[in-house]
Amino acid sequence: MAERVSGDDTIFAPASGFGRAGICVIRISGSQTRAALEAIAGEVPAARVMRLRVLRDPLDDAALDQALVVFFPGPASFTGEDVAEFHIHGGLAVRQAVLAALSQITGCRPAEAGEFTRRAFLNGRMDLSEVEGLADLIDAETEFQRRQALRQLEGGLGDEAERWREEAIACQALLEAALDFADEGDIAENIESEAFGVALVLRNQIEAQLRNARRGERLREGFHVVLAGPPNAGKSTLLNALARRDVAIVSPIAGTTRDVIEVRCDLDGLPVTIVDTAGLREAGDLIEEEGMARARGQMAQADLVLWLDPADDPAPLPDDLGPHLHVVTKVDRVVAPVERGDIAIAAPSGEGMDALLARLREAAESLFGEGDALITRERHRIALIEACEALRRGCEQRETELFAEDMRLAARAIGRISGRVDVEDVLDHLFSSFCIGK
Ligand SMILES: Nc1nc2c(ncn2[C@@H]2O[C@H](COP(=O)(O)OP(=O)(O)OP(=O)(O)O)[C@@H](O)[C@H]2O)c(=O)[nH]1
Ligand SMILES: [K+]
Ligand SMILES: [Mg+2]
Repeated sequence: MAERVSGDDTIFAPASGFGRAGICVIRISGSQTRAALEAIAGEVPAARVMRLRVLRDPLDDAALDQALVVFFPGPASFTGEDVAEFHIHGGLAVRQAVLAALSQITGCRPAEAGEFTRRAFLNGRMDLSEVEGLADLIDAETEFQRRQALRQLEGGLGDEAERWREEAIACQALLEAALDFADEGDIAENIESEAFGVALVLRNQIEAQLRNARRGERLREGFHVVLAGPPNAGKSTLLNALARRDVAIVSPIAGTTRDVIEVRCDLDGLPVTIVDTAGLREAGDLIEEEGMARARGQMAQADLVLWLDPADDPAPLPDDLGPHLHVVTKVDRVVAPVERGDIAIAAPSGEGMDALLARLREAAESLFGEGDALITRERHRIALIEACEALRRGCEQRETELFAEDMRLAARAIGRISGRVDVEDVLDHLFSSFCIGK
C-alpha cells in the first residue's frame, strides 16, 4: 500500500456507488473542509443542516451543479475531523467537475480506499471490531449477514471484549496486591483465591463464545455446498436451477464442466455458495484430470456435498464422502419409483426442488445454529484462544508473579480484538478491503 502523503491532508471521494444515478454523495474530511465549503459552496453552512447551494468552480466562478450541502464539524463526525458532504446530481460529468474543483483547493486530494474509516479508527471514533463490522455490513448480501454485521458495528463484540479485558486487568491487579501482602499469609491467600475465581469465570465466558465462533465466521463467508457426481449427472443443470440463471454450460456431452463454478445464493437470508464441479470418472484428458482434482479438493472442503446420482445410470457414493445428501437426478427418465437416495429430483421440470431446498435450509440452519455469534473472524478466534490459554496457564502457576504475568498476557490478547494492541499488521489489510469513499 502506498505511503500516505501526510496526515494533514484533506481527503475527498464519491461515497456513493459508481455509474449514472439520481444523486451522488461526495464526502470531504480534514482541516481544509471549511475552506472547500467556502470556495465551492459559497459558505460554511450551520452544523448538520442541509442547505441547497449552487456549487461553483473556485477558479472562474462558473456554476457546476445545484447541490445539497451539509457540514459535520469535528470531533463529532464520522472521521472525527471536519467533514462535509455534497449531494450532487449523479451524472458522470457533474461528478468529474466537482471532483476537479475540489482538487484545486490547497491541501485537498482524492482519498484512498478505506481512508475515511481509517481516520475514524485513528481518531478513536470506532474500534477495530466496529470497523470490521462496517466492512461486513457493506459486503452483506443476505439478511442474516446484515444483522450480524450491524451487531458488530454497534459494538456487540467490541464492548464484550472490552469488558473481558478489564476483568483480566482487575485479576492482574488483585495478584499484584497479593504480592504486596506476601508477608501476611492469610490476606495474600484470600486475594489470590479471589483472583483465581475471576480468571475461572472469565475463561468460561470466553470459551462459551468460542463455541459459537465457527458459526459467526461461516455466516460471514457463507455455507459451502458442492455439487459432485459422475459426468452428465445433471450438476450444472441443478446449479442453474438453484441460481435461477444460466450460469454454467449444460450439454449431453460427458465432461462439459471442467472449471469450478461458484454462485452465491440467498436462501431465505442464509448465505449459501453453490459450487459446480467437473464430473468424476476414470478416463479423461489432462484438462479433465485437473478439473477432477479441483472437484475433489472442493468436496474435501465442503460443508455439504450433494452427490448427484442419475436415476437411469446409478453412480455409487464414494467411500470417503463427508457430510452429504444423496440426490437422485433425472427421475423423469425412469418409470419405476426410485428406491435409493435421500431425495429425488428432475431439475428441468422442478420436480423435488422444493424438498431439496428445504433439506438445504435445514442443513444450513443446523450449521449456523440458533442465537447470535459474537466472533466473526479467524483473527478474533485466535486472539481469544490465546487469552484462554493464558487464563488456564495462570491458574496453574505456583508463583503469584507468574500468575499475574499470565493475566497481563490474557488482557493483551483480548485487546487485539478492539485494536488496542498489535494493530498495524491488521490495518493495511482491512482498510484496503474497503471501497474508495468509505
Ligand atoms: N431428462 C432429464 N435430463 C436432464 C436432467 N438434468 C439434466 N439433464 C440433461 O442431462 C445432460 C447433462 O446435464 P449437465 O447438467 O450438463 O450434467 P453435468 O453433471 O453438469 O455434466 P458434466 O459437466 O459433463 O460433468 C444435459 O443434456 C441435461 O439437459 C433431468 O432431470 N431430466
Ligand atoms: K454434461
Ligand atoms: Mg456440468
